[in-house]
Amino acid sequence: MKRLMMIGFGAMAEEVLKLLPEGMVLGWVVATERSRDRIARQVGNQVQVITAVAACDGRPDLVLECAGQAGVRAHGAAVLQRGWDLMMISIGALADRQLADQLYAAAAIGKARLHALPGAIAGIDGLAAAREGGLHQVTYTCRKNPQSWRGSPAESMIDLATIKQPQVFFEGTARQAALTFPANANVAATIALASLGLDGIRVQLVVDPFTTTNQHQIEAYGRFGEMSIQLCGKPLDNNPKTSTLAALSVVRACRQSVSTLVI
Ligand SMILES: NC(=O)C1=CN([C@@H]2O[C@H](COP(=O)(O)OP(=O)(O)OC[C@H]3O[C@@H](n4cnc5c(N)ncnc54)[C@H](OP(=O)(O)O)[C@@H]3O)[C@@H](O)[C@H]2O)C=CC1
Ligand SMILES: O=C([O-])CC(=O)C(=O)O
Repeated sequence: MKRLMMIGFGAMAEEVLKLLPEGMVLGWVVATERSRDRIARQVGNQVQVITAVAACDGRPDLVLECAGQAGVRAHGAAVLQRGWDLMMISIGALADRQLADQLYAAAAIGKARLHALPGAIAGIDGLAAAREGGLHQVTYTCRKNPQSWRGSPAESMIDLATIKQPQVFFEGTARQAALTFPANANVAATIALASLGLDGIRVQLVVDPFTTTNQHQIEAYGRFGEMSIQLCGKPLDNNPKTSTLAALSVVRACRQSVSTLVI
């Protein structure tokens, strides 16, 4: 039986736990101090709930981060230094150059690897393959309803309460998007890292009062040809900022770790 460590235990982690594949159990949760007791009650006494990786009483087979950029900053290096691979969902954390350098240095010390999960978008496999032949241009547009932008800096850029028509409220690089919208622009960072880099793709963020889904659109051109991907993802019930597919991408990582055929 493989034992999983989860860093963070919010809406996404709860969804992942419901769908954990056979052959894997939750062994550890790395939580914030404020949520520790609540999570301990939720997951039961077979699971060790800790606030620092150093307190872990064993060796996890898989470490998954579902904690946001703050969780990556707090615990990422400690995981990698121990020689444990880290599966990351908060890819936007890598837009912070200092943090990225710290993680790569820790990975070098531990001879561990960082895995960027595709999250809420599809097509990362094709995009990363296309990069090998040379890409000319990649653009990404993210469109969500006003509710999904609440609690983000969008609130100070646009009046979410009165919006009547779709409106672009941010245009810039993936790095700028990920640093400004840490809970909403991980997909931008993932697409960038799989293609032309964090400063090499154009990102548009749109608020759309008519959409009920989190929409992600990639346009890519290169020696391979052209790619256009549109994904309309249903948000999680417990967090409208997060698409259900992002949680399912974490479940897929768990399945890949227990399956003979990795797909
Ligand atoms: N790649 C992708 O496609 C996507 C990535 N994401 C990323 O996934 C993250 C999780 O999403 P979701 O579950 O919906 O978010 P939630 O806000 O529901 O949950 C985040 C959890 O992480 C915990 N946390 C925060 N800081 C730390 C820390 N330092 N140590 C341990 N735990 C911590 C929070 O604890 P507390 O409640 O105590 O603060 C909370 O339990 C998002 O923040 C985002 O970065 C989201 C959507 C798509
Ligand atoms: O879940 C989504 O739709 C995407 C998201 O929040 C992100 O890119 O961080």
